[in-house]
Amino acid sequence: MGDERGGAWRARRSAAERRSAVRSLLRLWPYVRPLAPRLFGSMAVAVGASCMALLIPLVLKWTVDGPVAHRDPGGVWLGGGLVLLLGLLEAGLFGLRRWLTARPMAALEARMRADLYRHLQRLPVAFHDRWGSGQLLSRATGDLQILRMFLAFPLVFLVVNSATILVGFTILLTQRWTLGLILLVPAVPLIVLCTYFMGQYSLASRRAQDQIGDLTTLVEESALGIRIIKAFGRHRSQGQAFRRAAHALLGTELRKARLLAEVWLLVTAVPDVALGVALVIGAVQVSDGQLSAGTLVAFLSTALALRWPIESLGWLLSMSSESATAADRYFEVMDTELPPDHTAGPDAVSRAGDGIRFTGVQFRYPDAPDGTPDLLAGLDLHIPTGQTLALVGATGSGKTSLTALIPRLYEATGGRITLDGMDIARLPKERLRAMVSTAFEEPTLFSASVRDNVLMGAEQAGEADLRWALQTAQCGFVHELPQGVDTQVGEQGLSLSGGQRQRLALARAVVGRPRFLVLDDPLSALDVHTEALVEGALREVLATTTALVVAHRPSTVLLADRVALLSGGRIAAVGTHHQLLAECREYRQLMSGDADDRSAA
Ligand SMILES: Nc1ncnc2c1ncn2[C@@H]1O[C@H](COP(=O)(O)OP(=O)(O)OP(=O)(O)O)[C@@H](O)[C@H]1O
Repeated sequence: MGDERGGAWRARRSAAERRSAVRSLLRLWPYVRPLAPRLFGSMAVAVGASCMALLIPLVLKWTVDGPVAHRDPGGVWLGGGLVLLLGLLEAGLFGLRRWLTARPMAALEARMRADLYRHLQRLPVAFHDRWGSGQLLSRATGDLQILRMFLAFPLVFLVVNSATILVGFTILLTQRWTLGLILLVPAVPLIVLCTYFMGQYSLASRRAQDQIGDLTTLVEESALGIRIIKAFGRHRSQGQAFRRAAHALLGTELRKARLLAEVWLLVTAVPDVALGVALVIGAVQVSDGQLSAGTLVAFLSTALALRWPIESLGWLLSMSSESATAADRYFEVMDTELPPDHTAGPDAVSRAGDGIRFTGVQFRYPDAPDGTPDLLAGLDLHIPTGQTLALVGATGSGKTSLTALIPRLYEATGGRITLDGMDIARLPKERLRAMVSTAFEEPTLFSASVRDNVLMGAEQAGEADLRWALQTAQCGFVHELPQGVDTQVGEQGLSLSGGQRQRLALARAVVGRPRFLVLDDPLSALDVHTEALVEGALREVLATTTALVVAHRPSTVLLADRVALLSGGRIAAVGTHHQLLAECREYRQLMSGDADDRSAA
């Protein structure tokens, strides 16, 4: 992925790094709110389960100081039975907690993913130009999985373990406050050190999650570009690029592991040292007769029961930090505002018969370098209803960009484009795109059947339209495919030839018999014989619609009533093919060779 492309999300990332983890996680509240009763219920159940565990030492104390001291076997059995009952209750409550959260959390993940997908679909093409696909893919998969797991497990246990620690220390202090304090005092430096480590961990986890996104982009590009890689023997350089990215990720993951190990060492070693000191002092007190053996057993059992809640804090905090990063990455996409989609206003009144009209249209790509001139600089062009206009221009003159403005894949930066008098900027996009159909230079097919790929072109189209569109685009080859029109064409239609894909894309563009048709060099991949057949059928379609056809070859130009030459961001000349050949030197140069022969004929 290019550096400029990554710049946008990296800038957002540094902003996110400054945001607090709690604030990032609180943004999940709208999604969590409907599940709040279950979530809080599961927390309460888990706190109950942990309290059962904390009651066990108290039963032990009663058993040691009572029945054991007084040699009462019945009392010992009762104590043992109580411990067993508390253990069973604890296990049952933890099972209930899992049941309460598992399904709703999976539903929450699905809802967040659906929202992200919907938003990505509505974001403009300019957004997708800027973001690496792997960055979006990793947000839609890995990050959402991290968030689900956080809500189902670390969040609950952060609350439960904090409550357990609070209750546990209260019990410890009430049993023997001096010994309790020995355990409590190290908590202060522990909290300070953990906060520092968590800050560092949060930065590392953000870096790791972004690097996963970069790596995903690389893998995706390698899979899609496998033919180029093989044809040019670029395995080694691609492999090196992959290893570099994987190595960078490995480095970040190792740093995370180091930080986690340091936190783990602190939260394990410091309480253990304190426990050792308390044990020695407690044992001395028991031998001096200042403390009962039962109280020391209960004290130590309670302290040991608190070991896991304390030790797990480091791990839970690290998962929370990763989840805060995942939330930031999710909302970076969700916060990207959609361009306004106006409803029909006074300008959207139809003036039937006006066709397609460009008035003073200006355009530059949002990421065009400063100081470069506008790609389209005050362009005027009119295609009356029912006519076909061929757009010709040198490579890079902006033909494709101009066609992308009509369905508003990009927004013009100045001027007006009207369809039958309706300003497209004031038309709801859904209505606009029902009026305009497009076939792009690079035909994209989806992993679906031929039928679905073609019918995607129009919502209302049926079987008869499908047959007609396939016939018009000379797609007879589909009937020879194993399942005819129901054959799956595979990812990006790679199982078909370039010319077959182009014809299917053309069928998709015409299937809805659109009022306005925009075709970007639609016959470039066809052989001369097939091209002649498609042209013949296409003429009939073009006669019933208003069309703009980008043309590189005279044969395509001859489909049109008139030709416009795009040069220097404006329409430099308009006329018939023969007029322009006679009058316009630039056009003659563009159409040289074959064109001269045809015009002469
Ligand atoms: N998404 C984009 N972001 C920024 N610049 C772009 C983008 N797409 C195209 N450009 C630039 O805009 C210019 C015009 O590109 P465009 O594809 O419209 O030309 P074209 O006339 O259709 O060329 P061709 O005949 O080769 O298809 C080129 O200089 C190109 O680099």
